[in-house]
Amino acid sequence: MIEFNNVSLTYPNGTKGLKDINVTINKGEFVVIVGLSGAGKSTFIRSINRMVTTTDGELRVNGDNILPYKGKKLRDLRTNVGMIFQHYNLVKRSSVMKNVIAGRLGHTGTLRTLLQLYSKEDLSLAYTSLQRVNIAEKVHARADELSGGQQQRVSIARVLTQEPDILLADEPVASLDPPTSHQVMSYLKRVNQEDQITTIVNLHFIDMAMEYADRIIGMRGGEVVYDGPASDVTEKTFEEIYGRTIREEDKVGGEDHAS
Ligand SMILES: Nc1ncnc2c1ncn2[C@@H]1O[C@H](COP(=O)(O)OP(=O)(O)OP(=O)(O)O)[C@@H](O)[C@H]1O
Repeated sequence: MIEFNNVSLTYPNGTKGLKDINVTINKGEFVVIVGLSGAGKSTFIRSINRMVTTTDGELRVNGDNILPYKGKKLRDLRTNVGMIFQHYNLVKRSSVMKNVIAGRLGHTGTLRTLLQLYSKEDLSLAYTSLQRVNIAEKVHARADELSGGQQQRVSIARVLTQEPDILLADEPVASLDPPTSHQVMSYLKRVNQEDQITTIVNLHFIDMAMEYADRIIGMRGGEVVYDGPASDVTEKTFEEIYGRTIREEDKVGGEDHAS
């Protein structure tokens, strides 16, 4: 469970990234965060694994206030909270297997990691994770030989190998074409349902948000301006979240635009 209690974040230059957020996200939910550029979506997501540190209020992950975390506690948090990025963040010159087994870093001792002494169980988990996103045949390929969609699937396999409770995805499909975006979102949704991993995704496109989310949180100017089931959301809701009328380019994630 993730609990934001009166959470705010002011960046060192005075910009308010988050303003008095009160949100609880329960285990196993699939939440999509929407809002225009600069609304605070990345700041919200990145506060949960302390890539940014909130400046007011209390932020609890599985009951524990994470704001004072340092050292081992912080490393354990980041093992428990996996992250997927827009640009995949793979080590490009390394093999797919090396990238995916890196998901075990938080579980394996430093010396074993340095010597690359992974257990049979870890290697098997990495391979099974690749199979789950249907890319095991690329296990020996170099990461930079893969397409964007394939690289994002490898990054999902890396997170699965990490065995987290929570998965954060910051614009995971922003660099992909619509059909590939749907494929990546479908894998995220399947993993969420099969493993009950709480999943929080930032998305730009309305159609995509409505298709995959259980719950939509709308942000504007660092505030949560909408929070409800995806089934209740209409185009009008998006207009309220965005504070303007919907444009064609806000919707381009849909199948209609696949060709
Ligand atoms: N490191 C930083 N220092 C100062 N201001 C920042 C920093 N990072 C983000 N901001 C500001 O905080 C606000 C929220 O940014 P954030 O990146 O969370 O928005 P976003 O909704 O994810 O937008 P985008 O989709 O463009 O990334 C914006 O005004 C942004 O300019």
